[in-house]
Amino acid sequence: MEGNHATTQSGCGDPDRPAHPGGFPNRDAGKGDPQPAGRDVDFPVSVVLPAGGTGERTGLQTPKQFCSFLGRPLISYTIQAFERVSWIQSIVVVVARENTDLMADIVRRFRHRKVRAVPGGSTRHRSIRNGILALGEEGGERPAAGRPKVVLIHDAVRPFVDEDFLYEIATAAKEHGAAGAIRPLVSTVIATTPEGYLDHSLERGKYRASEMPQGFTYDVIHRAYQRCSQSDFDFGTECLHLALQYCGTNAKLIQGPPTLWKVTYKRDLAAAESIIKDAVSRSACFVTGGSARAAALAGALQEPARALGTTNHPHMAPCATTTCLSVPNSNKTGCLFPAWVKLSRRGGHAVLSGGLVSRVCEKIRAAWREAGRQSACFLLRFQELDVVPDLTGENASYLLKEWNFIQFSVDHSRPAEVEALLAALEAADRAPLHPLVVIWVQWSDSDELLGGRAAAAAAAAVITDLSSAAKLRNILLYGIQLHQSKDSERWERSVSKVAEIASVLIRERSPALVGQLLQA
Ligand SMILES: Nc1ccn([C@@H]2O[C@H](COP(=O)(O)OP(=O)(O)OP(=O)(O)O)[C@@H](O)[C@H]2O)c(=O)n1
Ligand SMILES: O=P(O)(O)OC[C@@H](O)[C@@H](O)[C@@H](O)CO
Repeated sequence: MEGNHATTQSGCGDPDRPAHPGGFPNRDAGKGDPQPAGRDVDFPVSVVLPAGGTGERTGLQTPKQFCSFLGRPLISYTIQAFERVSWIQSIVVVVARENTDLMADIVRRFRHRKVRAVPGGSTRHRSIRNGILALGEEGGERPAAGRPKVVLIHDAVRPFVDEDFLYEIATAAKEHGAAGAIRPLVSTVIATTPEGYLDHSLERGKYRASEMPQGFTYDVIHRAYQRCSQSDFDFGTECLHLALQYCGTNAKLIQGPPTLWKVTYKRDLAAAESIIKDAVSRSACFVTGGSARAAALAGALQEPARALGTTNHPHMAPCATTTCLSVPNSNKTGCLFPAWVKLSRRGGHAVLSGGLVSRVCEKIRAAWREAGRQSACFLLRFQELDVVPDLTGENASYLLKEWNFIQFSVDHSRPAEVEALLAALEAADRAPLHPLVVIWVQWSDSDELLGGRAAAAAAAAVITDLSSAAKLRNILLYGIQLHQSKDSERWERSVSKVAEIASVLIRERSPALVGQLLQA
């Protein structure tokens, strides 16, 4: 997590280009969310994101909404969570005047659309009021025409909000005039005497914590802010109360998921960073270059992944998602294994020839589902490792949805394959939204480094040059050298090391290791 300062990022592509909602990334990032079936929102909905605070409780100089994770400010994740929702028509972000330029830079760098910034106020209620008034002016000469039917209000420092819950709040607000998210209380609420003693405690079961998002019909929330008092503006913390107090509107309360929590203290920033890092570490695309050796490595990687998965690595776990398959020498495990796949057994593992791997995975994925997931096979998600021979044809879709790539090369002196991958990723133009990871696995078939020190120096120079250029485009290039040892135990250890190194590089995205050639 870094403090965010207004910087412009050159080479971030055409700012008018439709932004890939990189948002709170997942494997499908890069595609606008089509309105899910059965979710019919036939009324205009707009959003107000209060972001005008200073974040004093974090103890940091940078207001928490502008603290960055993986090079992207927290507020950008929240905006993306709303931009991905097709039935939301506009977003007003309310920021302190001194942060207006910073917010404009964030909108540009991360290609936010639907969003505009308005000045905040001295308190949260004043900031929200400014946002509501701004929505009322969207219609220009015909203000009423531009007004939304429903306004969602959501703290900009609550980035983990999903469309399903937004839909519940928006539709409940339209029906009832107001709706709000609630969560069970974790601590008991007590009242104190002026002398600091216990006066009384509330029966915790009868109370709930009021969270965000909240929703209101435009008329209700607009009227509430017209009628509320200066004391409300100065000390109030609850919009639902204003709707009840000044409009007689009883908000519908809906229990939300535990992900609605607000970033308040410094520890919350660390928690948010960990969740965001997890989200970009869940998957990787292993590009074999059509090499059978690479397919063998991909297939062999699932053993160490199994080990990592059982040690509860946050982003590796056994799962039903078919990715790689290990068929030990004798098929004792009664593996669910389609008879049509021709296997050649070598080195204790079934080796699937290069081009077959992805088709095999698809078939096994289908068979796995049909069999109701009953199998002795251990089908592991090596971060949902997808194994493809190249990134052409239908495999090119990975360029628009994957954040991590492992390029296998047999001859490290010829960087053409990894250069082609870097060029394709640059053309896909998603890196400004999230740092992409490319791990170049250089395979050599000798226990001794091929060609000795001179070759080692040459290999190091190649990756240093490539990684420097890639870093300018927010692509983090790392290298792993893998020696195919004839000693099977040594080979097993090397493969385990590749799995471990790749997992750490993908999860941590450390700038310090960019351009390094690590030895597996
Ligand atoms: N004058 C203010 C104060 C707060 N907020 C926003 O309201 C949300 C929730 O408020 P809070 O968590 O209290 O944020 P801060 O006021 O920044 O935090 P602190 O009280 O620690 O200073 C935040 O997104 C914050 O930016 C705002 O828009 N205008
Ligand atoms: O008091 P804070 O500014 O930290 O929080 C503001 C809101 O998030 C908080 O009042 C919720 O309970 C919603 O009403």
